[in-house]
Amino acid sequence: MSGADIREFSRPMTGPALVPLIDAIEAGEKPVVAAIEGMALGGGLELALGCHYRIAHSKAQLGLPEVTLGLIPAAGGTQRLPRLIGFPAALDMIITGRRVSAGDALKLGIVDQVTERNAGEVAVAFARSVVDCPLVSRRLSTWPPLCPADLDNILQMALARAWQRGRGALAPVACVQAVQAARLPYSQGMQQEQKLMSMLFASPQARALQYCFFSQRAVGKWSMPNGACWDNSTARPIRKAAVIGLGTMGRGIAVCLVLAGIPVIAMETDEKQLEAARRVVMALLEKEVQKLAVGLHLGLIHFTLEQRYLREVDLVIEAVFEDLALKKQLFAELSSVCHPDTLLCTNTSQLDVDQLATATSRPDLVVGMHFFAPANKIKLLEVVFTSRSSPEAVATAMQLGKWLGKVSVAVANCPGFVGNRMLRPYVEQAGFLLEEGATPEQVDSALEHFGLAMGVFRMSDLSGLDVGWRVRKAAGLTGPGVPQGQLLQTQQGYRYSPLADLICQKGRLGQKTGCGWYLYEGPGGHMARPDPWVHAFLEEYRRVHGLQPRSIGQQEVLERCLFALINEGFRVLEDRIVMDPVALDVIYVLGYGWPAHTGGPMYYAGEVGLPRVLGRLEYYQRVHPDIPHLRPSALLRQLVAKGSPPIHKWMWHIEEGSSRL
Ligand SMILES: CC/C=C\CC(=O)SCCNC(=O)CCNC(=O)[C@H](O)C(C)(C)COP(=O)(O)OP(=O)(O)OC[C@H]1O[C@@H](n2cnc3c(N)ncnc32)[C@H](O)[C@@H]1OP(=O)(O)O
Repeated sequence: MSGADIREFSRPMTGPALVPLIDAIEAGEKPVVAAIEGMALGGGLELALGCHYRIAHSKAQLGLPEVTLGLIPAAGGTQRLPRLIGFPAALDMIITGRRVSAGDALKLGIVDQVTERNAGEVAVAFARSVVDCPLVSRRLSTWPPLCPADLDNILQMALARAWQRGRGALAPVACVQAVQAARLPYSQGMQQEQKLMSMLFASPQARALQYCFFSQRAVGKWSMPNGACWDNSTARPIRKAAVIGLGTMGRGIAVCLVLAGIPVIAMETDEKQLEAARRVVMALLEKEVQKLAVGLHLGLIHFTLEQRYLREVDLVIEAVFEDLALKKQLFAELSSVCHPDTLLCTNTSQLDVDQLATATSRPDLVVGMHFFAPANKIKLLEVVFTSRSSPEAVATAMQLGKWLGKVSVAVANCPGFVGNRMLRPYVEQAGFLLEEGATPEQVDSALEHFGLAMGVFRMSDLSGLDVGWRVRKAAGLTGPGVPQGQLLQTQQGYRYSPLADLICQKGRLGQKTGCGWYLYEGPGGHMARPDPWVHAFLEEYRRVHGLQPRSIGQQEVLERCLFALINEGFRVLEDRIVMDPVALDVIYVLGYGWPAHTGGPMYYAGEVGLPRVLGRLEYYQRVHPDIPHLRPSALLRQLVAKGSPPIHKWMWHIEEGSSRL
């Protein structure tokens, strides 16, 4: 039982109340044995905890995932589980919402027996064997709480962790508070559980998280502007794949494929790089084997320098250096080396997939598979289709993403695809705010206080300032041959901030060099500290350009950065790069650390109010007429004019024929 029907949460609950039902089962004189076959999640597990015994099939999974929906377990789970398995293990399961295997549930004491047979039949036999046993010791609500001596410390640490990791989410904190009440008599603890659930149930955060739950499933029902979609396109089987280019991304992708049980040809052109990759990939796989306690056939991966092994693969993912000429040359070679039906995929994060398709004799079999670093951890996959990508190729890449445990989002090819395209105005505004008087830590603090996993400057230092620098050079925005503006920098007629370029020219590339926008303990360091050199550099830059610094508040930082990103999201919809705004929210929550408890950028815009987003963009555009990204998009204006329809109706208001595809 996967728990309550989440769709019911947006309307009055029907059916018998769960709590008295579970209490009645527990109080009954007849032994009740729970048989857990597949999933016992949320209310499903709480129901099982009210039973006197629990039998689970070896493949069953158990958990209390309510926190992922902005809720807490509210059918006694926060009171019975700590009594059964102790506070530390109960806190971990309830705060994280993670599922445990039947084997782990047995070790924890959640279930009494695990079977390879039909759990129902075993449960019946078990019930017969205990029919004369007293039940008094099997009623968890009557158990005294197992309070360890350091329970106060355990709870304080759990609360601190919930605040810190939750980044503003209420539910994790409420989970700790509910479990904390398990040290009280059961009836009092239940009152606290119900009080906390009442506070959360109708909260905006719970609605936003439940929106995220359904959005991440909705994107699996993908469609393309030409009418191809998930239920009229057939994916091909992938019996063997290849990864070409075994840098950080290639290694992560290879690990994903092996963990999914797909044989992999891992190819490099450089012997040393190949050996280094072999060591890293095998170490990562060994670690996964231990963590997942799964049998993994490490022989699934074959490392090689030879292209001849590519003849037998169904799909290639290239992850070579981010250079268009190099990738085009490789795609041309693959056209002749690989079987004519082999799909050719690119992991590029920025480059034009159409140009790569043109370099091959099979443009219909070329799609982007944009993984996010670290590829074996981040759940998001952007599947980028060109105007010539066949529906079968898109369906195959989307299906492969699902097999790899990713949430795949189908997006049309355009500069930056979706995530990085929306990121550009966000990063641009942050640079302008530095010119106008802010420091990197002031901007990052505002963004992280909002709930983003990492502020824009800490994120740039982590990924390396040279990544963006290379992109700007390729776009002709900077570089030795590009004339620099005298006053406020302008490029291609619009305001342009050269600050990041100047920082790079000083060799300050971020964590990898020990300094960037912040100072670190050394090259490769992670502890970002405000850098007096950066402050002096900004002061000198403003003086040279005659910029009068001003105090910039958190609200302006958020509006300038987030609304510019949201505005670009509306332009992505206008261009029909995706066919549903939920795709943008899924991309940002899963791939860019956007706080899930706000739903994602587009959902958040609806919560803030589209008229307010429009009004603030109009204000900032009046103040900064030389920044096109602040000009409100036509769709945003259209939606406000139509009375701000709900997000699932936005695409109805896009002018027909406005698609760029
Ligand atoms: C007063 C509150 C009382 C009790 C509290 C609760 O019980 S809260 C709910 C707790 N349960 C969950 O959070 C489980 C949510 N579901 C999942 O984690 C996964 O669906 C699951 C069960 C692990 C299965 O995963 P799988 O990848 O196999 O399927 P998928 O997630 O794609 O789901 C398939 C379709 O089922 C829909 N769905 C799944 N669970 C629920 C649910 N609890 N309520 C409503 N709908 C659910 C899901 O949306 C998919 O629908 P589709 O139309 O096919 O996209």
